[in-house]
Amino acid sequence: MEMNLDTIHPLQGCWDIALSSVKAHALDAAIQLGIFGFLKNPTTAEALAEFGHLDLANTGHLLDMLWSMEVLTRRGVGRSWVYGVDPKLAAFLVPGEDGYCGDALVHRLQSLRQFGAQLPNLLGDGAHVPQAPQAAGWAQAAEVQIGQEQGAVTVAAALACVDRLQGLTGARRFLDLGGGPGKVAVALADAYPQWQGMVFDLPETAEVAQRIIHRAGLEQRLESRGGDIGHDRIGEGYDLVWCSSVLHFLPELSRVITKIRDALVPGGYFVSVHAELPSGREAAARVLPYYLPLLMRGRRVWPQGAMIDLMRELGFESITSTELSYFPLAPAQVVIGRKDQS
Ligand SMILES: C[S@@+](CC[C@H](N)C(=O)[O-])C[C@H]1O[C@@H](n2cnc3c(N)ncnc32)[C@H](O)[C@@H]1O
Repeated sequence: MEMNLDTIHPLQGCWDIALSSVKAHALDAAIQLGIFGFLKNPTTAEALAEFGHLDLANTGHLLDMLWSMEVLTRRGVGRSWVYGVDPKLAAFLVPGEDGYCGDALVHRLQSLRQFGAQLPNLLGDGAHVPQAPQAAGWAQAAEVQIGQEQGAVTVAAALACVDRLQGLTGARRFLDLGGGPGKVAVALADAYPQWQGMVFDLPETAEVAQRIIHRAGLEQRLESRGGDIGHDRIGEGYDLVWCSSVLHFLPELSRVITKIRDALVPGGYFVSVHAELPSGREAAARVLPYYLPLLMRGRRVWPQGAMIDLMRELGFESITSTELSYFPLAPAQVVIGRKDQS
């Protein structure tokens, strides 16, 4: 092989992958040590080390690492570096800010690490048989990480998607199916003052949503119902069913989508936001790191286009499918269909 000094070794990609775990640990440590809260007002490694009783030299090294990762800013003041939280991330990383997502990030970092430890086992005897929904786990997730990610990401994405739907003026009824803590439903009710809605989720999670609806003062227009999408009634007469990141967890997709269709009024919209497995490598590289853990634990992620085919088969019309980059962790697909008018 001909080599110049800037030739990149074929193994560099693999080394980069190995090194990215150091970045993950640095981010995890920074959140758990409360570093972003302290750096809300930019300051030096010395001040942070003194405040947190940390080793000064290693605090400096960690801050430089976070700066190199574009999580912190760094500027020279006299003979010292002053570090601050990168302005585009401050709303999400500084505790107390509206979009704070630190606990969700720590949860993501830890659960991905846990998956890594389980991966060899999942290829052998531990290969997963789909489980019944773990209700307590979902309720806990709704309280913290799903709630934070809805506030920081999903709500804005949902409002942008719903804004594209034609003809939903006036009094309308919507269902947020598998809505978790219900912040999407709350945002829709705020944005469309004539709409009434329901959050449907497993009973313990529906209680979390009920508390959030109560806190938002929207009990007159929003309700929360507990049940299992697979077995229980989800109501009827909806102009819109919004369902994001839920279908992966349900068996018998065709039965669930039939149920959704039957719950819609003629011409009503079904919006599903879910991941699809792209056929191209570049797109797969963005989707698979997040969805491999789900796939290997027996959840479902469909090949690109499969949801459109199924919705068409089940009588939906005017179906569109658009990639949504603004979504937690990895791009999702927004597939929209209308129940036929007859
Ligand atoms: C990944 S979360 C998505 C939450 C929300 N839709 C969002 O996008 O932020 C999946 C949700 O589906 C709910 N879920 C899973 N299986 C369910 C079932 N069989 N019946 C009702 N809800 C279910 C979970 O409780 C959880 O709130």
